Amino acid sequence: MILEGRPTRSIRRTEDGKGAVILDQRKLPWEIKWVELRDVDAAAVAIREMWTRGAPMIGATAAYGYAMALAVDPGDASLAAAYDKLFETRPTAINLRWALDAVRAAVADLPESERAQAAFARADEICDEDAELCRSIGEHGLELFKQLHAKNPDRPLNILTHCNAGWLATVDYGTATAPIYLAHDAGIPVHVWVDETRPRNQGALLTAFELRNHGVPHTVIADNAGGLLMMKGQVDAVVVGTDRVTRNGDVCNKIGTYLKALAAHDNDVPFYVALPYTTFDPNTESGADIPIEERSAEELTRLSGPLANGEIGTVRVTDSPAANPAFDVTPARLVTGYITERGVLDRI
Ligand SMILES: CSC[C@@H](O)[C@@H](O)C(=O)COP(=O)(O)O
Repeated sequence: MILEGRPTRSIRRTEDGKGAVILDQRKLPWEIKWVELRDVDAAAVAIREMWTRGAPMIGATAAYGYAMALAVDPGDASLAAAYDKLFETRPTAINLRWALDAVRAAVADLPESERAQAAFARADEICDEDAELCRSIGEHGLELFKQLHAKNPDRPLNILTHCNAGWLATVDYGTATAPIYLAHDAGIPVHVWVDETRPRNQGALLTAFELRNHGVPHTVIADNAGGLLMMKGQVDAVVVGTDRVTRNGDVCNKIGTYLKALAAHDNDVPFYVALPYTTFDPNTESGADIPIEERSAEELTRLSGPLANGEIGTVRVTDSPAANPAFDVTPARLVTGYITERGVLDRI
């Protein structure tokens, strides 16, 4: 995807092949800063403190972190300890477990001397596959967008999205954004309503940044504006990403997604969830069983951005106690379809 100085993907190996390079998303869009992760602790910090985020990127970063741990100590104890260290970083996105399981399975039966190299190779594969999965999601979503646009061919196709499920959150293309990018590139006039996504503003900061870079027309809206826009017929479809979809089709995603699904349902606006198979959790029956991350109240009580002196800092919004559940669950009954690498599915 397009970003000056971005060498094609959101994560890659360092020049010497022993570490990984990611964008520090905490600084975006004010500062574009690539950082090198050189050991498992750095990878764990980057995931836990949200230097990087988004379900597939969490998985990809963890896979490289796991390989870095095995490069230092390839023994069985290290294999178990590094898994736990990375697994404990963030609880909700299932891609984390998927990626760690994939790397562990690739190396567990190998002699210790071969483990690190095999782990790096598996992490590379995970990244290649993620980019390919997202491209396929984009292609299937493109066909869907063509059908949606044909219903109102005289105006742009208006898509509403929540949080950031773009190329920053994946290795490339994004999940929810892949159909948007492919449609824009195919000449379909797409306009995106970008939920700001309080409290951390991933929509206003990250999704808007991506769309600007790609030249996709978009408008940032307050999270509470979507219902009115849907009621006025100004939204053709809602498309979101997800951190985990359970066996019954429930969708866990950034807090506020459920309210969008309710508003979409009430206004006959189709509500789509874009995901690769790595975000499907067949071992969890329903959304009620997903651990929901409770994030720091400071995300809510402080806003961050450039201050008058040009430095990136925070300002207070309230001094009252605040609660900050980071994700919610949209019941499967509110989902019109799942845009996957296998096609657009009515049920998962
Ligand atoms: C393809 S990314 C899908 C989700 O991970 C994304 O929409 C989301 O909810 C991320 O939440 P975040 O708190 O920024 O990690």
